[in-house]
Order: sequence, then structure tokens, then C-alpha cells
Amino acid sequence: MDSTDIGCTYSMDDSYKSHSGTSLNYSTDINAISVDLPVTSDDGISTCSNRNGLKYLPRWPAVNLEFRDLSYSVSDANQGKKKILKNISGEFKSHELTAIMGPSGAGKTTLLNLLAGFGISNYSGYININRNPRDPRLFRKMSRYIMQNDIVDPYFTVMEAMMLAANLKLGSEFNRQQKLEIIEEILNMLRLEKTANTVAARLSGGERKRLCVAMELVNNPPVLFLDEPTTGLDDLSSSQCVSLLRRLAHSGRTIICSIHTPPAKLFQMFDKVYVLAEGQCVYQGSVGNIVPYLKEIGLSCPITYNPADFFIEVACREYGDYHKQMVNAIDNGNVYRWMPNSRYSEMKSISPTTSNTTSGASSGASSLNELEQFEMEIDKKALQSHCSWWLQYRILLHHMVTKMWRDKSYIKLRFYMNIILGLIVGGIYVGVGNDASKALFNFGFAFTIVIAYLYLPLMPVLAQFPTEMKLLKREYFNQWYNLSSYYLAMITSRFPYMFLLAVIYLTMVYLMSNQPLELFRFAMLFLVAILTAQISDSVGMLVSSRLSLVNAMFMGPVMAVPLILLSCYGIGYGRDISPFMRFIMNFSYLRHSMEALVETLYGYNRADTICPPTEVLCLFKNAKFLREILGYVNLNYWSSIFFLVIYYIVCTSLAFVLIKHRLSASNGATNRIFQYINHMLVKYLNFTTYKY
Ligand SMILES: Nc1ncnc2c1ncn2[C@@H]1O[C@H](COP(=O)(O)OP(=O)(O)OP(=O)(O)O)[C@@H](O)[C@H]1O
Repeated sequence: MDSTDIGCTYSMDDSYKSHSGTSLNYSTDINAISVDLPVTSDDGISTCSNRNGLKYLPRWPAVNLEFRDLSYSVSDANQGKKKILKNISGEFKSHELTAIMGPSGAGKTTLLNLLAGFGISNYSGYININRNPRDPRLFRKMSRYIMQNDIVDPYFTVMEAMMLAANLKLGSEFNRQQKLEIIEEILNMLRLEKTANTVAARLSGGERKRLCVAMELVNNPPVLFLDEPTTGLDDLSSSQCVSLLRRLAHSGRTIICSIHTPPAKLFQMFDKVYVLAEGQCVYQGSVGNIVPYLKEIGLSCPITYNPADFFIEVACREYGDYHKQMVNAIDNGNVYRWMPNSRYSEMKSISPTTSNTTSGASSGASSLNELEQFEMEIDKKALQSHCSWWLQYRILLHHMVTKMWRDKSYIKLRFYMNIILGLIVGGIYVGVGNDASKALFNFGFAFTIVIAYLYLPLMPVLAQFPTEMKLLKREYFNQWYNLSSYYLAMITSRFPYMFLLAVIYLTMVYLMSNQPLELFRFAMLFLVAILTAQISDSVGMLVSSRLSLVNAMFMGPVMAVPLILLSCYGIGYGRDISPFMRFIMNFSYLRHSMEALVETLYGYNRADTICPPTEVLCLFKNAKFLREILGYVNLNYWSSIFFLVIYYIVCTSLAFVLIKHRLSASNGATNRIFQYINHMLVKYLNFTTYKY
């Protein structure tokens, strides 16, 4: 195994437990969680120098985010414009944990999405990074977005999920041991070390949220966005989560999260608050300055009241209409009077011996060293992925095959389903293959193969892919891998299982229905079935790449109906099919599958079938005559296979383009034509596609 071990089984016992020279101390006050740093030996060398995993990672300069006159509107149902953000300005600095707060519908998530570059492109205003205009592509590489409903792969342990993130993000740059050290340090920092061998499905809500943060910390990004990180967590988990974010911020990162009214204790942990109301900024500054600020407006917060609650009530106009006054007082985000003292400047004045010992990235390093790092230019090379396309493909393929294998119930279900279906179909068509009196019935047998390989691969994709998309969206947006490596790994991972099931099913029905015992015919039939299955799989992805789960489950089977009808069009009057209909029939891949199957079973010098002695009129013993009556004339097996291959390439490529477009829309970059089509579909057909 090379330096990048793509194996998915990691045990705490053999690789994890013993590395740590770092131990966690817990006090009853969750704010006092600290990491004991490695001690330094007499010779001055850190005895744990090889235990500080994050030391391997590049350090980043401070990333300060500034926005001016940001406005964002959407079209509403009446074709009017709804202004969600109205000329707001503000600044979010490194070393600070910032909360974007406000009443429901104030525009918090919209602002967060806009700053992160997620799903929004047509805004007006300026966003600057370290005083330079934001380069969205570059910024995406240095920032990570942890969404509100972040989902994690339920079949993998915390350690495995972390190793996947490490393998994909760090590539072959680091060896397995170094990656384990990095992971260990992050898990310690996030207090997840005890859950390292727990599968994600069994994690608590808070642990899952921390795992999402942990996975994104693997390559030490300088900017983190979190959409409502405490939603769904109990008080303790919320406090632990925010406390962790605070430590991460104080170690030099820029951390911005949207949050609903937090309890007083939680509120105090934020360095800075940015309050939105009706799309406008009504306050930005430190938590401690809120009460004096409100006092200046003429509002006095009762001593027993949580300032956060009070502020939200004021923003909701519960004490009268102070909205305009507040927007003017803070000049819609242009006033910096209430801002906290910059931690960055604070650090500059601290001597190196008083380094911040609670940070992960900065632990062990002196403040001064860090500051030198923060004053550096952002190194664009360091932002490039160290994982090649081929390595990504291998890692993802291994991950997907393991995932499929672990979903035992699904594997068993499909296996039993194929056997039971094989027994039913084989039982219904038993012995018809060589019986001239049942030739039409045998045509039905070919039809069942086509229908089976339409629905067997299609339905699972329709049911699974929309959920898979959510995971893909997060990982792709956070730059884990290329879409092409993911897509190819997904297609490849499904193939062996589909192949095996086809061998079982087709062998059963072929033998039971007494088709000609010629290996080449079976191989030809198998090729048609597999190609049909692969196309159905791609059609499933094509449909579900654009639709929500419910719509996909509805649209998939409905779309299949014309394809099925065209596949058996003209039975009984095949000679009279018009050229126009023959042309239209080409658009159904099932038609090509049917033609190839009929040619397989009745072409290639197929001997006459046997007429039972009881049969007086045995019309269909001659294969050529049967094909003419059925409307399957001038067949050519290889031209049908050619059409099926072309169909497969087109559907697979189109599905890729649509998935890419959907993900690009999440990144805010979307094509105007697509936008227009989407808009028309929603407007005139009330056609809900998907939610970002
Ligand atoms: N695509 C859209 N089309 C129409 N209205 C939208 C769209 N996106 C957001 N909005 C509206 O913009 C407003 C702000 O939405 P946003 O999700 O940013 O609010 P929020 O402050 O995060 O709310 P909450 O705290 O309830 O999540 C809401 O009134 C919402 O209905």
C-alpha cells in the first residue's frame, strides 16, 4: 500500500490510542476546556514534536472578510422583486467568532450563502478578502461551509470518515502515520476521540455536527461558515459546539455562523455579533456593547434579560418601531464603533511566552510566529489539491464499494428480489422457448427481460440518488474531489453487483424457459440485458439529478411508459409500420433492446421450433415468419448494440452535465439558459425541481 492508504477499516486500538501526547482537561465550566500541550524536554526539543499533527499543514495568513452595499433580490410569485438583503455592509475578521443573528426571515442564511458563494451569484455590492476583491474560485478553496442539515455517511465510523476526508484532501502529500496524527489532533480538539470507532449513524446530534466540523478541518481551512450550528442540539451540546468554534477562531481562523436567539451563556462566547432585521443591519459589534448601544437608541435592557432575546424582540418591533433608528445608528453596517478590540492587534502586543494554549493550529507555536504567518500573502499553490484525479477515483471507488457492502439489508433485498423474480418469470414461461405453439408467449419472455432491466436498476437510483446528492453537494462544494472522479467511481462501483445479479437472474430464466442451449445466444442475451440495465441506471440519474425525491419517483416510471410502448409498437402488423413511426421508435432504447433480443432468440440460423402433436395449425414454428408477423424485420443485432452503446454514452454524459450544473448552481455559477428553463418549468408547470 502506498502512502495513501485507501483502506477503510481503522481501529483505535492499533493506530490511534497511543499517539497522543495531548490530553484534554475538562472542568465543570465548559468554557474552560483546554488542551494540555506537549512538554518540552531538557534539550529544548519538544518531546511530542511528532504528535502535533496540524504542524504538517500549511499555515494561513489572516483572512478578513469585508462587504459593502450588498443587495440581493429574488423574483416572487407575482413577478415582483423581493429584496432580501438591502445595501448592507460589514466586516468579519480572523481570530473572531462571529454570529449573524436576527429574527426568522431576516436574511441570515442568505447573507451566509452569499459570503460563502453558495447558490447565489446575482447580487450587487462588493465582497473583499484582505482588502482585495474576492476571487470566488480562490475563496472556495480556502473556505468551508457546514450546512444546517449536514448529513454524514451513516455506514462509516468517525475514524473512517476522517480518514476519507484526509485521504481526499491531503492526497499523497502525507503518509498514513502523519494523517493519523492530524486526525487524532482534530478529534481531540473536537472531543470526538471516544467516538472514533462509532459509526456515524449512532452518533448523537452534537457529535454528528462536530464530526462535520472535524472533517472540514482536516486541511486546516482559514475560513469556516456554519449555518445554525446549534439547531437541534441540547444546551450542553450547543455550548460545547460554540466553545469549540471559539477556540478554533482564536487560533487564527475566521469563523462565521448564523444563529437563532442563543441563550445568554452561549451568547457571551461570541466575539462579535452582526444583527440583521428585514434584510438590513441593525447592529454590528461585540456582545458586551449591545446593552450600551441599545441604551443610546433609547432602549434599556432589563438586568435579568438575555440581551440576545431583548435585541430580537426589539428587532421584531415588540417595543415600538426602532428599526429605522437602529439602521441609521449603525449606518447599515458601516459604523465600527461597537466592534470588539481586535484579537489580532491584541496578539501583537502579547509576548511570545504567553501563547494561546487552547488552540489546535496555534498550539505549541508562539504568537509571534503565528503573526508572521498571518501577515503572509495567501499562497495559491498551497490551496491546490494534492490528490490526483486517479487517486481520488481509487479512494472513492473503495469507499463506495465498502458502503454498498455494509448496507447488507439492501444487498440482500436485491439478491432475494432477483431470485424470486427469476423463479416467478421462469415459472410462468417454463418450457416456452422451443415450443412453436407458444412462440408469441416466448416473445413475452423477451419483453419481461427488457422490463426487468428497465425497472430493477431504475427504481433504486430514483430512490437513492436525491439523498446521495445532498452528500455530494457538501463534499463537492467543500472541494473534496472532482465531480468526474466521483461520477466514474459511482458508475464503476455499481457494475460488479449488477453483473453478478444479472448472471443469476438470466441463467435461471434462460434455463427454465428452455431457450436454445447455445452459449453464444446466452452471451448475446446477457450483453443486451446488461446494456439495458446500464442505460436504465443512467436514465435514473438523469431524472433524479434534476428532481426532488418525490418528483423523481413519480417522473421515472411515467417517463418509462412511452419507452415501453414504443418497444412493442406494431406487433401483429409489423409490415405496415409507417417510416415516421419507425423513426420515432429509434428514440426508445427499449426498442433496440427488444430487437436485439428477438434477433438473439430467433436469428442466427435458429432451427424451427417444435410443434406439439396436439397443435393443428402450427403457424410460428419458422422463426423468420414469426419475426415478420411481430414487426421485427430487417434486424441486425450489432446495429442494435451500437444504438444501445450510443444511448448509454449520451444518457451517462447528459446525467453528468445535469449533476454538474446542479452543483454549479449551488456554487452560484449557473448558465442563463438553464436558469430560464428552470424558471419556466416552475412558473408554468408548477414543477418543483430541487432545493439547494
Ligand atoms: N429563493 C427565494 N425565493 C423567495 N424568497 C426567498 C428565497 N430565498 C429566501 N427567501 C426569503 O428571504 C427571506 C430571508 O430568508 P433567509 O433564509 O435568509 O432567512 P433567515 O434569517 O435565515 O431565516 P431563518 O432564521 O428562519 O432560517 C425569507 O423571507 C425567505 O422567505
